[in-house]
Amino acid sequence: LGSDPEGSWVATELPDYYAPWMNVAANLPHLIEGHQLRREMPLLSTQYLRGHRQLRLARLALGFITMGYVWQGGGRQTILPRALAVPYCTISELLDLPPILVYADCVLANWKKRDPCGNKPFNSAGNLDILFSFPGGDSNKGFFLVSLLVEAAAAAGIKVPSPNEIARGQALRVKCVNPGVFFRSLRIYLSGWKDNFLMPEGLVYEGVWDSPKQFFGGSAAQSSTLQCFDVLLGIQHSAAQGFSAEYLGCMRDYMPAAHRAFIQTLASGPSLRQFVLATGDAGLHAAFNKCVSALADLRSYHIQIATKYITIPAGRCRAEQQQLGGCVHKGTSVLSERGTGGTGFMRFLKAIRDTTRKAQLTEQ
Ligand SMILES: N#Cc1ccc(NC(=O)NCc2cnc3scc(C#CC4CC4)n23)cc1
Repeated sequence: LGSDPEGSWVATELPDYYAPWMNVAANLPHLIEGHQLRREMPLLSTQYLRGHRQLRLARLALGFITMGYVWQGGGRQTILPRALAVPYCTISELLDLPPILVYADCVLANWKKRDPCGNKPFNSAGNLDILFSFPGGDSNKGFFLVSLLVEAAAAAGIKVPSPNEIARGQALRVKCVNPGVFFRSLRIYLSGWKDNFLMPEGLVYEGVWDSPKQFFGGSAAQSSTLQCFDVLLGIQHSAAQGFSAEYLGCMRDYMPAAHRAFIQTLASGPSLRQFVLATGDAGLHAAFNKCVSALADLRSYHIQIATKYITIPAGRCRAEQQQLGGCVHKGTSVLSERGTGGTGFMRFLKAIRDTTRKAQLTEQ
């Protein structure tokens, strides 16, 4: 278990019985690039998994293997073999999460401290590493760890940060993620099989369900932290173009059950917004608007990132393929189906940012 002063946050090991899962997940880039990720895998029982953390780690390993198996080599497998499907769906049901890789897997559970016994803070530069990767080298580490460090910094906003935590937040080192690698590799492996023209029926989970099932791919909209802030500040996203408000609501089913319940509790509790308005206190009013403004800035930054990592590489990809006279290869991921050059995904991000901006309390 990843040991740390606050107790072990994540499991980093499973009982040896699960070595077949852990070995395949740990060697995924090599197995995919060597076309060696095959159906053969022993059907293991989930009965030897102990506790929430081991269930999350097992789900993380099976999630990476599932995405790697489905999207290996640029193609797609539409049937998930029972040796993966049965344990993956069993564990997913126990955790009340869908049987597809989600943000809470590849960001929140996919890390370990390089120096587990030391007292270096959680996010001290260079002390973190990821557990599993897709093809794409260090861009995996940059992408997943930057997202994790954003979560760690934002978490301080949900509980009263100590001065030390604020100081630590500055240690957030932005790691390099290659836009081309992100667009051509990482993004593909995070793709889902709902609203995806490459898998119009969805995925058959062999030995679990008779018919194929559809699930959304990974997205930052699955970050419970971000949705917490929206709810806390009373920011309600209407049916934004390209995505519906239901998409954001649906993403709560892709969050850990405890996070989902916390957001629901915030949403059904007294309105902070109404409280601040009722006090008529100028200082509170200004502080509330400062929070709304910071969230809008984060949304704007996300748009800049999506432009750099999806819109621009997608434009280059289209130009290259048109030069080659080939058909334009549309992205396969939820990120790309709506994130390819001003399409629904960008409109969605802009609508979300604009709704956030409008949530400022107007002058009294
Ligand atoms: N499953 C899953 C899962 C889904 C999303 C995330 N995180 C995330 O999008 N963070 C933003 C980010 C931080 N650094 C970098 S480089 C490229 C990006 C990007 C992007 C999208 C296109 C907007 N980013 C993590 C896991």
